[in-house]
Amino acid sequence: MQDLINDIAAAMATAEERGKVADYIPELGHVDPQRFAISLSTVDGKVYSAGCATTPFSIQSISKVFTLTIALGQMGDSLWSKVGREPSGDPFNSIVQLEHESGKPRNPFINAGAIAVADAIMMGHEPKETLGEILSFVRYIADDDSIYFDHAVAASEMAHRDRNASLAHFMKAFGHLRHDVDKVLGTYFHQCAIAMSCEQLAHAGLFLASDGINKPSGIRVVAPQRARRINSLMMMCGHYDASGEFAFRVGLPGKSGVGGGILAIAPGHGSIAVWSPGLDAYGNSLLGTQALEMFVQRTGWSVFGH
Ligand SMILES: NC(=O)CC[C@H](N)C(=O)O
Repeated sequence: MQDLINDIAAAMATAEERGKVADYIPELGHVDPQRFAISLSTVDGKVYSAGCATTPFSIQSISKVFTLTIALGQMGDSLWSKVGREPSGDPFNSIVQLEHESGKPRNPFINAGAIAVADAIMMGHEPKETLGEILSFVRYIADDDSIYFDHAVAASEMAHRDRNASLAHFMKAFGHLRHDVDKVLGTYFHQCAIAMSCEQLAHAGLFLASDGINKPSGIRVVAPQRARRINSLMMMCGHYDASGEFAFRVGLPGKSGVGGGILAIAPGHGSIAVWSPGLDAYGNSLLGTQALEMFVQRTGWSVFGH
C-alpha cells in the first residue's frame, strides 16, 4: 500500500496542470500550488502517507462534515426541518434555489446549508462556546489536540463576506436563522478556518469508514445508521455541482474544500485525505480528485467496485 501512495504522490508531483488556488479568500491565495499530500488511515489502524502529509492546511468546507455530525448528535432528525438532503446541482455559493425553496437550503454541504447548520448548533450560545465545541469534537475524532483555528483565514473571510452574508440574510428573512447573522457567519468562517494536516484529517474521518466507530481507539462516534447517512450525503452533495462527476470518477463519499483538501471515505477499508491547493472550475481540488481516481483504480475500493 505504501508503494501505491508513493506512486500517486510521484505522479502528482510531475503534473503540469494544477488548477487555480482560491483567491476570493485572499489569505488562501498565498498558498503554494506545488504542495501535494495524501494520507490513508485504515480501519485496522495503519497509516500510509506521502508528500507534506503533516503540514496543516485550511480544511474549509470539509468542516461541514464535522458540524453536520455535531448537529445530528444534538437534534437528530429534526435537523432536516432546517436543511434538505438533495443534491443542489448549483455552485457552492449559489443563492438561486433559496428563493424558490423559501429559504431552506438544499443540503448541509452547500454554503447556505452549512450556515444553517452553524446556526442550529449555536443553540442560543455565543460563537466562542460553539467554536470551542466544534474544535473539541474535531480534536477528539482526530485524537490530536494540536489542531487549531487559523484566525488569519477566518478574518480574511469575514472581511470578504458579502456573498455568504447575502445567503445568511436571505435565510434570516425567511425565518430560517435564529441568531444574529454576523455571529452565525463568525462561527461558520472559523469552522472553515480549521487547519489540519492530511494525516489528522484521515484519522478524523475514520469513524465514517467503520460504521461509526473510530477503529484504533474503539470509540463509537455515531451509530452505524448515522455514519451510513453522512456517507450518502457526502456522495450525493460533497462536491456541489460536480458531485456526479466525482461519483463517476472516484465512487467514494467525499467532501472537498476550497483550501484544496478532499476527505474520501472507503467504507470498510479506510479514510483518505488528499491536499493540492489548485482547484477546478467547480472549486474542487484538481489533483486531489485525480489522486483519488488513481487510488480507486488501483485498490478497487470504490463503493461501486472496480
Ligand atoms: N467550498 C468551500 O470550501 C467554501 C467554503 C468557504 N469558507 C466559503 O464560504 O466560501
